[in-house]
Amino acid sequence: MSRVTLNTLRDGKARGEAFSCLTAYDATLARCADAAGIDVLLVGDSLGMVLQGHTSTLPVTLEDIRYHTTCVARGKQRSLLMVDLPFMSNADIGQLLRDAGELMRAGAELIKIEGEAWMADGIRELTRRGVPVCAHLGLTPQSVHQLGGFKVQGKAADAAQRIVDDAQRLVDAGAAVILLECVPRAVGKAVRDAVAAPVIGIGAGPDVDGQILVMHDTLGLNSGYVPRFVKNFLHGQESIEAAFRAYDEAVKSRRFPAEEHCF
Ligand SMILES: Nc1nc(=O)c2c([nH]1)NC[C@@H]1CN(c3ccc(C(=O)N[C@@H](CCC(=O)O)C(=O)O)cc3)CN21
Ligand SMILES: CC(C)C(=O)C(=O)O
Ligand SMILES: [Mg+2]
Repeated sequence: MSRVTLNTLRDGKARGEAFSCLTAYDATLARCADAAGIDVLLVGDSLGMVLQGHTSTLPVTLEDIRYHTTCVARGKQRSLLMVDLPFMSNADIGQLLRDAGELMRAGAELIKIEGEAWMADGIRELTRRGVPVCAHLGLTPQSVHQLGGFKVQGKAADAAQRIVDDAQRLVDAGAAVILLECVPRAVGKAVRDAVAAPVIGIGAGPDVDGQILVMHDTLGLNSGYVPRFVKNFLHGQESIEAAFRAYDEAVKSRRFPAEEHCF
């Protein structure tokens, strides 16, 4: 089976075919998700919450992300490997370039960065140097203390328009992919329609080009509270790989997300 590249995601968008993404942090589950047909694996800084037990992603270090990237890179074959830049790797352009370079050397194929229109310069410099970037907009968990919690973003008309404008600015600066987290369904659709780049959603409704979830959430592994956009795909399946296949099929057939998973 041929490897997933940015072109695969662009073709998906052009054809109106949704692609599937999951977080992964280790070689075994990366191999399993890859075998199940998941198109993109993300070494997310959510590892600070689901692996390390923190209440936010802020304590996660570049070394933590680098280590899990090497693990996932050894396990996967076909999937595209996207990796989160941790909190404060955007302190200045030099730090951004060095940290992204370290993650690319560890096996990353696409670097995801939280940040609004002001990240345009950093995204331009990375893109010039051959590093493809995914810009993460909407609910950006590294700003949780500024946002006052993990809350839906872009509910007011001006906030929704700002997300669309920021996505356009960042794609103009070179962002190859946009990721939208926890926004009303209409904002997901507006961004998908506004930019040529593929748009991945989590809690952004069905009208985007790809879907992503935290792997643990698809296996029903939660610590009590379950966000609205989450679904347990292990339910009724006899293995973890079958659960990942069920998720992949639900995304590609656009049966997931359903109405109850949307804001
Ligand atoms: N297990 C896990 N799943 C995730 O999706 C995830 C993480 N961890 N850690 C990093 C961030 C944090 N995320 C979160 C966490 C909570 C909500 C949440 O509770 N959302 C409310 C919205 C409430 C409101 O705006 O009023 C919801 O009802 O879904 C959303 C995203 C997404 N990411
Ligand atoms: C939830 C996804 C989008 C993420 O950024 C992460 O897992 O860290
Ligand atoms: Mg993240």
